[in-house]
Amino acid sequence: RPLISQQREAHQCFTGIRFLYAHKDELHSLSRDIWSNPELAGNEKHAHDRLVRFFSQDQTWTVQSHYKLPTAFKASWGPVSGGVGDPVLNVGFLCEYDALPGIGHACGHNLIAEVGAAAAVGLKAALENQTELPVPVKITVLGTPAEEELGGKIELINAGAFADIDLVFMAHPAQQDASFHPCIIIEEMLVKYYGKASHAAAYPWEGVNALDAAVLAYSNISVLRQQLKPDWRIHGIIKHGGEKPNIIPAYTELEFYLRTPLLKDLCDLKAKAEACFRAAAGATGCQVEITSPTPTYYNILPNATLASLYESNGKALGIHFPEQPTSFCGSTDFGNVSFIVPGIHPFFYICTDALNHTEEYTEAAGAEKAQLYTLRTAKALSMTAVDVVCCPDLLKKVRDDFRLAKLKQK
Ligand SMILES: NCCCC[C@H](NC(=O)CCCN)C(=O)O
Repeated sequence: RPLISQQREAHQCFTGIRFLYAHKDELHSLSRDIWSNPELAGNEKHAHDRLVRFFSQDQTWTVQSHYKLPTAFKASWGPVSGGVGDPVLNVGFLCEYDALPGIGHACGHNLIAEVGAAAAVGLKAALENQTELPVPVKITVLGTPAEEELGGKIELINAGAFADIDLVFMAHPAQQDASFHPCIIIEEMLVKYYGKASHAAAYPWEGVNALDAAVLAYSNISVLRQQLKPDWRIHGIIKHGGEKPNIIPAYTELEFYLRTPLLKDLCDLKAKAEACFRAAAGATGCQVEITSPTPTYYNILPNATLASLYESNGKALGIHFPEQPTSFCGSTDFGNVSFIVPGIHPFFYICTDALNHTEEYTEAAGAEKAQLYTLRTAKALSMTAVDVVCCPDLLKKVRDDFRLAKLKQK
């Protein structure tokens, strides 16, 4: 790129970073408030209202509360600059804010909300007053509820919320920084066994024991696990196991998560798991019902250009990226977004060795010391967005990577 445009970008990045530094307390209070009021998937009323207030206080944002879903929102700014009639480049940032049952913000989604909001206001600070951007730029923040359950982003995709977004950014707390780490496909299976109640001491021979079916199913899956590929996962719980020891359980319910890196492997795993569940029904004489109550979350598609820009910007801010990240990964509904819009979902360290989905991680996600890392991540995302909006060649490369990554999946 010509030196003059590099200097201009550096200046814009600096303006965005200075803005975030000046607003760090307000941004921390945003995530701390969400952390102090943990809400389960689909019920994030407090977080929704808090984020809507955050954007509404600056009247240059157009804010839509309850956007397409009861606890989703949309905040948009712009377009600015570019030529009259040029197609607008709409840069999206995503905020998640749901918590886990019993352990609060043990996955740090309060920090995802902060990163998304901070990166968006940082980019706005960098772009406002710009008159010479190569294309008109708009910023859209989507509040995407229910990542831990239900798949809020998938519902938003189906409702058309991503239709006009060109690029999408978010980041997730983890044990290490990584510009990309594969998140795998997940499908949920709900298994219900129907038996027949009876007095467990007086007439056990009259009963059909649905708990026995659940226990056999759990054991069948544990045996199956020995023969699965190393990167496949299947794990579950017994959600309902009966009412009282002296009543032969007439109904039990299990919930299992099935995960594989590739869609075709998921079909194999589903068939094997289903055989385990049906065998348990056959052995006990129960009826079985198997459903997939939520949509499948896809793997995340990589975007090499965005990842490399994010790493250069992150390194300039002091982020260390291990050569071979071994960090946590699970599954995310961002995977489905990555198939329709080019984007990145880096992971970031939050100054703890604790693991996600533990009480220790909940503690860390609310701590002051996570802030340096959270805001640094937001700055790296803003800078990456500045790079792409200022340089049409980079935008083209990002789009080419997106198309290539999709082709490789076929
Ligand atoms: N319907 C179940 C979805 C579980 C999603 C959950 N997500 C996370 O932990 C965030 C990980 C980000 N990659 C999971 O168990 O993977």
